[in-house]
Amino acid sequence: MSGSTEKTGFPIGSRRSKLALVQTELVQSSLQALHPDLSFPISAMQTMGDKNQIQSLYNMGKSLWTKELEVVLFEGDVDLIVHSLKDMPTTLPEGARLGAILEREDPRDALVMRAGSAYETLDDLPEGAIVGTSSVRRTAQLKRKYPHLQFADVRGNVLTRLEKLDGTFSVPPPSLASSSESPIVIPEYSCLILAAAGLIRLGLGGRITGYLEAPTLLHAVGQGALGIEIRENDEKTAQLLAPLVHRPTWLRCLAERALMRTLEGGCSVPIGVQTSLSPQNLLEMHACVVSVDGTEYVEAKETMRVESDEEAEELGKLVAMRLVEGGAGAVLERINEVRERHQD
Ligand SMILES: NCc1[nH]cc(CCC(=O)O)c1CC(=O)O
Repeated sequence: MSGSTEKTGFPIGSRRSKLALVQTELVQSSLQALHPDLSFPISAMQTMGDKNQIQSLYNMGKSLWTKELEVVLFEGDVDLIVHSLKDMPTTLPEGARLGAILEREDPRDALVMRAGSAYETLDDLPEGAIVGTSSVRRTAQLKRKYPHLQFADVRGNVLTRLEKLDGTFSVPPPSLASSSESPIVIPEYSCLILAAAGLIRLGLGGRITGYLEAPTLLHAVGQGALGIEIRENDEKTAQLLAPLVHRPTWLRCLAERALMRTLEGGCSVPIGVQTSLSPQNLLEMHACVVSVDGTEYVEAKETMRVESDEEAEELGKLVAMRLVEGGAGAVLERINEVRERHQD
């Protein structure tokens, strides 16, 4: 190109939810501090996943959260997309890559009791109490330990879910609801299970009643980390992002994503994981696969010395192999059959 002016604007694509915007603003301000002469305007979009609140999340691929944003990335309207890494498919479309993974927030799942509740832990809840979560991973693992509790879907973004929990979520008055439809019934949730990271980033850490972790509940692959997607060949943006990469988080998350990719190719199935990286580069991974009803459970734990991306991915593949040896293949196959039957 003959133009003498170098590109100075690097638009960032984001989903439109409050959490997505908070996370995108975090990346924006870090980039702005690193590169004061450049600008990073935010371009927010509603995605299919945000619009489709009806179909069970269980049956939808993860690309629902990312596809529309990838279109604008490939068209050059934005140069980077900020995602919750957890919502990114483990295999990105051709022409896209992970440009950075930022330092992880607390990756654990959190218990949030209804406001004013006298209960403090899941163990305190009486028989039949309703736990709100739409995640099969959470439901399957918790059913195993708490067979006397009920699990009910709760949809919407984090703020909407909290309103549904506390009973302040407003439903349309009968005059607006179509008469042919049955009335909307909102279950009386005793508590929710949400990612701690989302609550903390929204400034709602105060709502966390307790944290759940192994052996009760292993978190989702990539939970708590932000992933930045860029065009495969965009070296310029990759360079701008390089200082944001948090190496320990990067290695842990590459391992977690390799685990998931090896086991099933990217959809939301009940795979739980927990990783830690020691200062001596010993990467430990604990992972599980659970049947949807919580009755079948396979787990594995491995540690490897990890210096490179490839070695981190090797650990993920090794743990996946151990899980399959332990019978995870059959559990996942049955889950996939159910999903196909439900998909239309
Ligand atoms: N699928 C929704 C989603 N995607 C990312 C987060 C929270 C932030 C994170 O895990 O990084 C959440 C909400 C939740 O699971 O409670």
